[in-house]
Amino acid sequence: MDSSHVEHDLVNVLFTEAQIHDRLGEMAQQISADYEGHDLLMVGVLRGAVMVMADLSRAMPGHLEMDWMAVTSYGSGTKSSGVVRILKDLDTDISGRHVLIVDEIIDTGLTLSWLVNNLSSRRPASVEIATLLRKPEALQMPVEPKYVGWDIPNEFVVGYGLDYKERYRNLRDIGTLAPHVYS
Ligand SMILES: O=P(O)(O)OC[C@H]1O[C@H](OP(=O)(O)OP(=O)(O)O)[C@H](O)[C@@H]1O
Ligand SMILES: Nc1nc2[nH]cnc2c(=O)[nH]1
Repeated sequence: MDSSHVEHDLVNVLFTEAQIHDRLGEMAQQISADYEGHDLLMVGVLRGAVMVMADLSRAMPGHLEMDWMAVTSYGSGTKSSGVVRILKDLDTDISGRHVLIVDEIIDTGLTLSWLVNNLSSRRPASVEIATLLRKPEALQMPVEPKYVGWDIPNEFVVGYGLDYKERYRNLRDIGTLAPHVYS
């Protein structure tokens, strides 16, 4: 592999492709058991959740539906701007539906606390959250995901959907970036 490959910018791998695959499989089993006998609508939060949605949903054996929302609380860098806006709303009427929000990371909790409030006002039967990663030390808003892959330290991570300036989403592993990337 030459140095233009994105893997070379990772200084520390937190989770490998295989670990992510296994953990999502466990989460899928738990979610499938919990929603057995119910129609499930999985709502992915663009753009970062694309990989999690693809792999989590395919690990689930039963029927489910997918829809997508795009919201923004970040600029192009690494800090939350504190304001959430809807860039793309759901195409589905969720009243009476069991909704599972699928995201790849809860950091300050701003995005998902806002989203849970927003979706709850549409009278769904239930709203829960599945997130691959959570940073407990960074949490500023009350968010209680029912399904969490891993808790991680308060560090900026990339890969598997997570970007830095729109790059690194295509990394198969999740890790932290080498300092030279930021300078
Ligand atoms: O808990 P918070 O501090 O609100 O951060 C979490 C949010 O940040 C990420 O999205 P991001 O805004 O980076 O957009 P993207 O999915 O398009 O990369 C992630 O998908 C969450 O939605
Ligand atoms: N790429 C990336 N996006 C985030 N959004 C909120 N936290 C993070 C993070 O640690 N990494």
